[in-house]
Amino acid sequence: MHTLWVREHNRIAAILKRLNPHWRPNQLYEETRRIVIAQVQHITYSEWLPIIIGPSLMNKLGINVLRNGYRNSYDPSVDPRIASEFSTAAFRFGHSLVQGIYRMISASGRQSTLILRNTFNAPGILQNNPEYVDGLVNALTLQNAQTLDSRITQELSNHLFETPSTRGFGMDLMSLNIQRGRDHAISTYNAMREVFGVGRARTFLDLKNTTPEELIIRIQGVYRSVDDIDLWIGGMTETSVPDGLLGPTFGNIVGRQFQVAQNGDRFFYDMGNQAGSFTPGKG
Ligand code: HEM
Repeated sequence: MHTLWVREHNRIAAILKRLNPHWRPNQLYEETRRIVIAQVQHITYSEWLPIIIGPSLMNKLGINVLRNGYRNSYDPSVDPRIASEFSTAAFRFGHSLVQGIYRMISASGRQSTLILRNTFNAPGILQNNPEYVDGLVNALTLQNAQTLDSRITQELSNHLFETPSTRGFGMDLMSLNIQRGRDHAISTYNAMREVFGVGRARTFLDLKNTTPEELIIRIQGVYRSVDDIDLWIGGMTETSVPDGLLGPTFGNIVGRQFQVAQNGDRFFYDMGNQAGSFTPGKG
């Protein structure tokens, strides 16, 4: 992804340089950077977030993309910092989407297969194969992500950071996520249910409004109390909301983070009345 955006940066910089031959390198860089940030923000809020948390939650949070005009929601008292519950649990939902095997198609049409475990700590693959980035981007665009559910590919649950010297064994990202949540002493799943109005569960059965019964039984098999459920586990076992991929608890944690990221950022690309706001001609 980083390579993709560096290439986009260079594409825009070339256009701006043609239009503004008098600009110094620093101005060219800063103006290009601002446009690329706007592109990332626009794609994130207009195409990606609606799929992840659903348009109705976005509406409720007031973070849907405007069809025209400016957003005037900048509030200097908003704290845009990342919540631990977001980084250490909710936003890791992406681990369930990761594919284990990629069908690479290079720019010249050459096909090959990439197995995720072979890529860990192996930057040489990229260095030695000029077709690698294009092949991977094609794979990622042509191939579906895995379903968002309570499972993740074995490449991440058994073979994470595997190298030839570890002889077929790697780490388990699910366990790392659980352990990291405990290291950071983040809120429990039940506490987060209460915060976001999903309803504090008094018994395991109370999870029925969000979680399939067969998963409740499995959860009950490993936790003594409903108050012990790790946020990562509780969030990943919730059923998706009708118009999004995440369940209500993770959806709200993710939605709220993107809400403060927008309202706490006076440079957000469609924020109006700010010194750096885009003019209509640029927007
Ligand atoms: C091949 C794909 C991926 C691999 C190998 C991977 C691996 C990892 C690893 C090893 C960690 C650190 C775990 C720890 O020790 O706590 C991590 C953290 C994290 N991952 Fe992933 N991940 C992948 C894809 C994703 C995706 C698709 C998302 C979200 C859409 C995601 C979101 C996160 C987040 C939010 C963190 C915590 C970052 C932080 O707090 O600094 N990851 N990932």
